[in-house]
Amino acid sequence: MAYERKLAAAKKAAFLAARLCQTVQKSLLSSDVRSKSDRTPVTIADYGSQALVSFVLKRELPSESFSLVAEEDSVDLRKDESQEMLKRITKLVNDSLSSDGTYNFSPLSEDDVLTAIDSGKSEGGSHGQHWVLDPIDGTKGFVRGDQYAIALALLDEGNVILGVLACPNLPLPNTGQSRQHSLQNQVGCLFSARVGAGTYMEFLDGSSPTKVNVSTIENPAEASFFESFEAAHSMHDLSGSIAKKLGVTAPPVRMDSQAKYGALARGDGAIYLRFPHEGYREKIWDHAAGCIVVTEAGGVVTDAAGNPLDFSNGKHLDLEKGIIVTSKKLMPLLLNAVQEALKEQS
Ligand SMILES: Nc1ncnc2c1ncn2[C@@H]1O[C@H](COP(=O)(O)OS(=O)(=O)O)[C@@H](OP(=O)(O)O)[C@H]1O
Ligand SMILES: [Mg+2]
Ligand SMILES: [Mg+2]
Ligand SMILES: [Mg+2]
Repeated sequence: MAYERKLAAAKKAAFLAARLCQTVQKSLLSSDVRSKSDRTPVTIADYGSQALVSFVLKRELPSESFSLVAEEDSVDLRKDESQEMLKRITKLVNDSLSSDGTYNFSPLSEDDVLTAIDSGKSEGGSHGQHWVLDPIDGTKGFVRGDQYAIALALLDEGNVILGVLACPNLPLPNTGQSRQHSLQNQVGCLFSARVGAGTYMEFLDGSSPTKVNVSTIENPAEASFFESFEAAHSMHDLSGSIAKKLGVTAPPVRMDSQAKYGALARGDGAIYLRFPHEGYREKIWDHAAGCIVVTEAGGVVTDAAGNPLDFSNGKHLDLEKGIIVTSKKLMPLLLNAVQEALKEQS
């Protein structure tokens, strides 16, 4: 079936990258974290995850032309002071591939790893197919020991046609399946979605995928809503006033990364509000996988004016004000509340 093989490759890549990130998060050293020129953090796991995903996609889909739009590049890693860090990343990638055992490969050199990272330099756009990768979304959450996600999607002619979100710290839902597996209180979920085929969730430690759907609540007062953990990433006062208009009484659920999209896709909460501060331009890798995971689970993702997100314009998303996510049922009410709140704010 269309795109099935590509989805399987994306899942394999995200599984391996999630394992690498889990290993690093357990014993993260301060020397493993650097600050980029935009003053956001990057770690050995961001680089390792990007190199690994690039390696796995090429191995799994050898006969296909390969275009990858990814967050990280190798510029800082090529500097003299980064050579120790590069060695650590190279070892991480080789160890991940060896312990998986699927591939016959000669160990990657440091140059191979730099090349793999730089294969994510594509600009995307409205023609052809492009993989879109955030090797660790929510790096601040990753460093804090909280939520983060490996987010991988595929664009075809500018549309997101499949997506995978690995969320290594997201608790398993308290459902029959987790009880059966005696997995209560455990963490690690992977969401996958293909256009027209629904959204599935499985556990990173192994389980069969089960179909998930967004919340069916009809009264917004009963909804709980997600927003960024970091106040610098989203205006918490604005989302608070929107929630008040909807009669929401539950406190906001603040979570890093696209794990918010995954949690919403399985009905943990009904609304996700994201309003970056003036001047910030959203990147496609921060939303592509999350967007299809939610829409295939029956949700809607738009900007604050109600327009669908447009992934066909290169690395950036050009949108009105912010991003709002909820069920089809609640979207008209949410959109009204958002527009009223924005009018009052201006
Ligand atoms: N100033 C500002 N405003 C809005 N968004 C920003 C900003 N700076 C960074 N980012 C991007 O936010 C990505 C993480 O989003 P989150 O929703 O996880 O944020 S939060 O950590 O929960 O606050 C984060 O993704 P990663 O860099 O992959 O972690 C950034 O791309
Ligand atoms: Mg980043
Ligand atoms: Mg990100
Ligand atoms: Mg990232």
